[in-house]
Amino acid sequence: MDDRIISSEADTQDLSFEKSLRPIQLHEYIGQDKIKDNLKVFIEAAKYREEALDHVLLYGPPGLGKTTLATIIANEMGVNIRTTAGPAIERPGDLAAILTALEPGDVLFIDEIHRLPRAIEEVLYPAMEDYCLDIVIGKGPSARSVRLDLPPFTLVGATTRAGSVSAPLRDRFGVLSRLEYYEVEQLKDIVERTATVLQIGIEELASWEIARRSRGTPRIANRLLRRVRDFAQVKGDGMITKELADNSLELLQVDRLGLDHIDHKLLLGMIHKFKGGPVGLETIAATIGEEAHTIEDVYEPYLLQIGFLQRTPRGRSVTHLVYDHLNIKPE
Ligand SMILES: Nc1ncnc2c1ncn2[C@@H]1O[C@H](COP(=O)(O)OP(=O)(O)OP(=O)(O)O)[C@@H](O)[C@H]1O
Ligand SMILES: [Mg+2]
Repeated sequence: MDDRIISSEADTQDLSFEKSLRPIQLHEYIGQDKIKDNLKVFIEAAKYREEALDHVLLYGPPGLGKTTLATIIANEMGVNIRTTAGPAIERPGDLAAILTALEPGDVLFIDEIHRLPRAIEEVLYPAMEDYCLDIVIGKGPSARSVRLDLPPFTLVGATTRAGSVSAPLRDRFGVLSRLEYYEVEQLKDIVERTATVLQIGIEELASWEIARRSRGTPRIANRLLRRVRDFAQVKGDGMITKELADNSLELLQVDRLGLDHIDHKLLLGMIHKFKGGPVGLETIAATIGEEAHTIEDVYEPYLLQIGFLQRTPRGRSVTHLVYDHLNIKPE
């Protein structure tokens, strides 16, 4: 599933590109206006008071710009960012080493924060609340607890699964921001910005076409642009025209709405085998040979977002939009 061109998860090629494509400042970050407006105020106020910014939790599907926003926050605050991830912190000592190395005001970015071990979370609570660490030194009867002061810092946490972040941890964030899927118009701006950064020539209509097929996700928009550029360089003169974009996206098997063969298989399976549903997730999974959680985390969110699937207590159903899109008559 990871080699799907429309997967919203990053592959290794994306990661090397994404670094060079990341906007540095808030005004370069396209869309998510509500989040940006709020952050602007909080950042300005924190700077005015010469304090660390309140802790920020960013949540939303993969590829919508959480990591990017974390680095922008640090840039706008004029501080360093230290990056780690939930599964990488195994022992309280790992976290203590990171926290004690921070400079006042720094941003500590913990990606996949829902995967922090519980014991680590508990060390994090006093660190977030009072900028201090309680650590136990020694073992058995001679063990004693020592309190270490920390510099004021900002924790920026990111997660694709807000529901899996424990309530006590969630409550300790002052700012909770949910990233939304992007509008086609914003994705078009992102495609054009990336084309400028990578010095790719592209017609405006071609940018729209890529944007429409990007599933609301900047990462996918950037990836489609790169693949289409390959076609432009090999089959054309390097310029991405509307026609070239259409043809290459067709060859890449990404349809007008960004659906690929797996989406089609899933939707057609539901229509032909279950009259469009409702049908349970496990049953759908067995029918198309995928894991239920993969469908739930990877395939389904966008199909729900565009109104192709509906979740009911008795399972998933396809909507009339699917019949129109696939040109099938409802039975
Ligand atoms: N608002 C935006 N404006 C311009 N480019 C963006 C925006 N959001 C994301 N991007 C681009 O999309 C790519 C993916 O963004 P990013 O890595 O921040 O996503 P993410 O939410 O952290 O994903 P994951 O959940 O997989 O970690 C980056 O190359 C980034 O430059
Ligand atoms: Mg990220």
